[in-house]
Amino acid sequence: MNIALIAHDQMKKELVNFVLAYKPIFEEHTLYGTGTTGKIIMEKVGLPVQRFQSGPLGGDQQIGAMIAQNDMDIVIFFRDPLTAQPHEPDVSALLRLCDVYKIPLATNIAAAEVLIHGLDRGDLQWRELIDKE
Ligand SMILES: O=C(CO)COP(=O)(O)O
Repeated sequence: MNIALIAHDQMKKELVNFVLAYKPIFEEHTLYGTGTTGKIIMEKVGLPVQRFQSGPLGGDQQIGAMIAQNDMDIVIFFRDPLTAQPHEPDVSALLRLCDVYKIPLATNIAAAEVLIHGLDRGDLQWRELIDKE
């Protein structure tokens, strides 16, 4: 499965710890990330991440484009709910596309835990039945 990993600055440490904790599951999948998040995960976790632009420079939109092409299966996006983001429209657009295409999305660590356990036990295998263009 293709998994997008994204975290706003205040949430990056939490995402790194989360990916570290579930590294044996994540390493079975293909990871994508916005620029800085992807770089930090590669450095701190040691897993390969295909990186896009940094979020404020278009990275969220690039991941949105993958969703629109049915090329993204899961989005884990640790948003910072307490800090205004200059690219809030891009963030909203990405979340909206997850809903448009019914892509499993976790925006905090509690939901991400449920999602990753579901992934591990095969709950998301229906994604493989969806026609890939
Ligand atoms: O801003 C982001 C998501 O909206 C994340 O971007 P970075 O991973 O480049 O910090």
